[in-house]
Amino acid sequence: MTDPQDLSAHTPMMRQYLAIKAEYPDTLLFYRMGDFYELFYEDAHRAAALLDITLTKRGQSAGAPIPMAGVPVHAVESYLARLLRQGESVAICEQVSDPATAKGPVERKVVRVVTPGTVTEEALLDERQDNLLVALCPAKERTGLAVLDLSGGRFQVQELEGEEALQGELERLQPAEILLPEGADLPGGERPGVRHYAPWHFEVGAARERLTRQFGTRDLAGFGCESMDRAVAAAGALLHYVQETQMSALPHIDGLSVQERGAGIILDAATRRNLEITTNLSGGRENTLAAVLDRTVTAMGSRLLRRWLHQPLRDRDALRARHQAVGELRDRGTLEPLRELLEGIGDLERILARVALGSARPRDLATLRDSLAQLPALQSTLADLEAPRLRALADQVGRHPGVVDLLNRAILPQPPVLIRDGGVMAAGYDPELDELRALSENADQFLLDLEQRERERTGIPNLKVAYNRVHGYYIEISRAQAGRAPEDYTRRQTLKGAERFITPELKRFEDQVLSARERALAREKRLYEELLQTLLEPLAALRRSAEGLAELDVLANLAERAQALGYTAPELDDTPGLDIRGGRHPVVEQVLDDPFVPNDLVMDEGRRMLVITGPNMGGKSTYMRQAALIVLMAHAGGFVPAEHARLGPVDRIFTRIGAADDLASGRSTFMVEMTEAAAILHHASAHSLVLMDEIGRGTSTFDGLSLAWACAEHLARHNRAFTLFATHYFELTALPDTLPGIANVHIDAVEHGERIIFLHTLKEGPANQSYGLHVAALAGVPAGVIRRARERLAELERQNLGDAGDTAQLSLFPPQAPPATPDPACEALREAVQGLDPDEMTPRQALEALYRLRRLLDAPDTDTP
Ligand SMILES: Nc1ncnc2c1ncn2[C@@H]1O[C@H](COP(=O)(O)OP(=O)(O)OP(=O)(O)O)[C@@H](O)[C@H]1O
Repeated sequence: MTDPQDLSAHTPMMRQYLAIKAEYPDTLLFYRMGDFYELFYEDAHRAAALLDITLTKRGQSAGAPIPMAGVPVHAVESYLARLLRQGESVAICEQVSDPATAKGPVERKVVRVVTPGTVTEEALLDERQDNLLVALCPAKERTGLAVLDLSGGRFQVQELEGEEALQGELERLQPAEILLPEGADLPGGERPGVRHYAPWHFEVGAARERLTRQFGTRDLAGFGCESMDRAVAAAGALLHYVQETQMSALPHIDGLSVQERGAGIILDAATRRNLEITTNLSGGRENTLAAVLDRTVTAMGSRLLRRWLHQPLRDRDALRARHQAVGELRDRGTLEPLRELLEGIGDLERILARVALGSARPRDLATLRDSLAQLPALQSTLADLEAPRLRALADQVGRHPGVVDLLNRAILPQPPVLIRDGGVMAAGYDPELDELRALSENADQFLLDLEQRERERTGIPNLKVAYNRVHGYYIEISRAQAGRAPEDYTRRQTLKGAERFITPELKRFEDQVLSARERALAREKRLYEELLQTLLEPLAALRRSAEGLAELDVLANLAERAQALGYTAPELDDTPGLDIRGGRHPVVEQVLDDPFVPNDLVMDEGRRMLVITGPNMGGKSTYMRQAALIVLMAHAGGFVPAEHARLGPVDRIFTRIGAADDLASGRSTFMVEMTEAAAILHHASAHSLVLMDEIGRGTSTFDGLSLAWACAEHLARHNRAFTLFATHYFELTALPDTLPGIANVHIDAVEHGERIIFLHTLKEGPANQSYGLHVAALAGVPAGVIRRARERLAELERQNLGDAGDTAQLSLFPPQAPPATPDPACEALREAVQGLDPDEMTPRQALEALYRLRRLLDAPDTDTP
């Protein structure tokens, strides 16, 4: 058997394949063969599994069959989309020489590498979601992070301290692809789309040079990241990767910005998930904040809104400017006409990125032209508006008459998708093209004339002049008349009932027409490329215009939502605390069949923590999340679902809500709960908003209650954060008696016979019942079990009353001395064990002692040693 590593043993084509494949070891290689892209060897196995396509064999090479899988060229995009979604990259290898003239295998070359984080093709992108590439440069204390939105031209860097901060950013960005130096692990476990890249690409000196060369600057000082070595290293590696995969210039990547973590309200990864901002807890997009708030009419606007929601600002002035703009748009009757005009605007941001990359298609340019043509009308709609932010945006959007005029002259009203077959450039744009086109278009008349003349000359009335792809132009005469063909007719083809001829005149004409067609197509392609080049000049201004349009769309959208859903403008001031009157949960109120019950939330210096009790299903979680969502919406620039909301400064929002096993990282429910709690206790400040939902319920009652108590105390004493603390441990309602700044509230419900009616209203003071059994009955727990539980509850309550006094709820600790009072059984047991001296005991005595201890456990009061 031949060694498969030995290239010389392979067929010439396989030698070519293996040589190209060696340059793309981690990337699937789509090797063009006629109408198919084919994959061989290991790639074939992988593609067959990932795409569920047939794995076959293609002859032999080096003495062994070649495993092969293939996809048709015309359907390649749908296969690429599926591979990208699974985090795979694909190198597209095309035939670059003409198969007809090639000796040996046709020359082939990789013309582009499609990777999840760098795709820009319209068909391969989700239009409502940013597609991001992230590079991480981990170091001991700080991790450098660079992120690029290639189809939007946004390039940002930051340095993050600690794993929690990094996780939070990754959760926000949801990158399609992550680059890491070889040997480094991704914190939080592997995920699709992670690519290890040679460590020298992350070398800071080289990175600096690569970046300054790209931006055409002397250094990076202007971007504010001169001293951020980790971030610069990550950005350099990222740029190198993009240059390598795109194989084209990147004129729209003309700078980067530094992301300051403290500039926005910080949300950690768990909080982003728990608040269901853009993704719900089951991973879908329904019933999320974005689903309720997104009625944007442009794809750019939709993506920007998502960015805003994930990046609430702290800059009060910027926020007030947004609120003012939203208010004016809502109140001035401009909303509808403005939104109608915006509807006619295409995805300019991505189109302009494709212009920059030289891959824009004719339809892209037509959309660009038609969108820009709306701008004058848009400007007049905006003309009367006064909000400073709207005025600034109107300026930023501009009109771009020059570009509209150029595109009007250059491109046909409805060009085909691709430039490949021509028919894109408009008549009158280029005289040479017009002339070449006239040559081929006049052909029809020439042929009619020729036919007429030949009929007369030969006297054959059914003589025809026609064309087919294989034989070109010909004169056809029926078999019966063929003998009458003149001397200058040369036979081209014999059919059953007819003969086909060519004449020198027709041949001359054919050469002229065919070459005119070819020349016209070549000319058209050249003109198209030149047009793309010309558009690079106004590119930066056009990109700013697109950005402005996206923001207008988002503000108009927020105004529309405010109007449709009855939201009000939040008031932001510097007095610590929250004062929300008639607040609602933006998502729950939409999905509920019954009317939503609005509730107030008042927190200030003297009321920093609310202990929330009430029945299961009463609405505690809803109440807490609505507080966080109202804060978030206000700081994204929108109006809020409340009658009135005054919000003091907020630096972070923390949530410890729900309990989902983090199976991916092998952590139990309780472990996840405690990790999140630990992060809150370490990082929450006096300006943070903390939601704690049933902390401690993942472990035994005693542990849970003690932990819940201690966490609440710590938050109230040390963090002094604004905290909503929902709990089933009724003992915690004693907290306000022990510490200042804590108040009890409860969600009301009434018992009606055997049933419970949830009122969902928030009241001051602790709840007086837990209603757990009612809710269990509602949930369909069998009546016998509920009965037994009721009996058992009564017994426990009796015992408990005997021990601890007057609380109606089963109490584990006497209220005043919470975690300290131990179980009497434990106490007795401890004393008994302390009294034993194992060295002095015979085996029999030891056994007796053991029995005594066992009895003690069963009845501590009756058997004291
Ligand atoms: N303010 C409200 N107005 C109307 N319905 C509400 C309100 N708040 C909650 N609900 C309804 O009650 C249901 C339960 O709410 P939620 O999950 O917040 O209760 P909970 O007290 O946290 O329950 P548990 O303790 O079991 O987690 C919600 O799904 C919603 O249908």
